[in-house]
Amino acid sequence: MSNLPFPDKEHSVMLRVAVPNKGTLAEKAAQMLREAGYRQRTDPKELVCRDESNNIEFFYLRPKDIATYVGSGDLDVGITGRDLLIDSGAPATEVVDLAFGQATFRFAARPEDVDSVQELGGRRVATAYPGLVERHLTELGIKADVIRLDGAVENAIRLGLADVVADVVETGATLRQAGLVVFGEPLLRSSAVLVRCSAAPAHPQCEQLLRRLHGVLVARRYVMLAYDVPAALMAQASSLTPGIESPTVSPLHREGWVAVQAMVLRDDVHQIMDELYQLGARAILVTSIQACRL
Ligand SMILES: Nc1ncnc2c1ncn2[C@@H]1O[C@H](COP(=O)(O)OP(=O)(O)OP(=O)(O)O)[C@@H](O)[C@H]1O
Ligand SMILES: O=P(O)(O)OC[C@H]1O[C@H](OP(=O)(O)OP(=O)(O)O)[C@H](O)[C@@H]1O
Ligand SMILES: [Mg+2]
Repeated sequence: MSNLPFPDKEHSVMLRVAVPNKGTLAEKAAQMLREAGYRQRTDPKELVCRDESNNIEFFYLRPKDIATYVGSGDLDVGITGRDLLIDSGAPATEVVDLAFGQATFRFAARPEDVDSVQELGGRRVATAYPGLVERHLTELGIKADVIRLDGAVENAIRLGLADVVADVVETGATLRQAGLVVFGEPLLRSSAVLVRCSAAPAHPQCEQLLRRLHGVLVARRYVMLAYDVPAALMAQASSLTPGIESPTVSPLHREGWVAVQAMVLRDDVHQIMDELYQLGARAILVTSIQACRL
């Protein structure tokens, strides 16, 4: 909070957002904010970036610290990993999954040594996420010795410091190189999330940020499909491309035909185009959505 004896008017209205300054989430978070129409820093050494025209201010912080700043109410919202949010134990709440930075959080060990969660009791577990791991072990009723490290935790087994690691796994390449194998269910499926303070009321500007981020998420997941189809086949075409609300159907100069526009999931678009063509649709075109408000 401000140390001034009375609230600084500008700061009381400007939305203050925490953004990862480095690491896996940093560039993708900045990219998403750019796509949402916000100004982002141009120099990676900048710690703050003010976007006056959008009444918003971005603070570049270590992703591990972001939930702490947001939970304390010193910043209004922030982008961090779900695993980091839980690890922090800060009173911050996930508002929306931002659909990047996906990873699982898993136990791993030498398979001949430990290969099930039941064998964790009394073992030494190295991790850079002790809060998350201790909470998980408590839930399972397992007493293990959690060793807090800052990174490269896979080496802890090779060097004899630990029997088990609990870490972020994306491709699994790091574990493979260390001769370690995951066991048990993932402790967590993580991804980048927007967080806000659990206790403080939402900042009035927050709604605009959320709407814009939601617009980016939709624009990334969907494409716009346009095609011409005989009007008599419209019911079948519509069931292939129901759109989000309903497809837009316009008359065509060619008698008995209509032009259709509908949003479809990017991942499904080629299958849908094949099926539309089979049905008799022609001039089937796909375009990207750059931004949207639904
Ligand atoms: N391949 C990955 N390696 C590490 N973290 C990842 C990966 N993929 C996604 N993440 C997520 O990124 C966040 C960790 O970011 P953080 O910047 O703290 O570590 P980092 O990307 O490993 O960077 P560094 O270790 O250099 O500080 C977590 O939420 C984690 O789930
Ligand atoms: O499953 P993978 O695709 O191999 O990715 C996961 C690995 O990447 C990260 O390490 P990083 O390189 O960030 O080093 P760190 O352990 O020092 O953070 C993470 O801590 C894992 O070790
Ligand atoms: Mg790392």
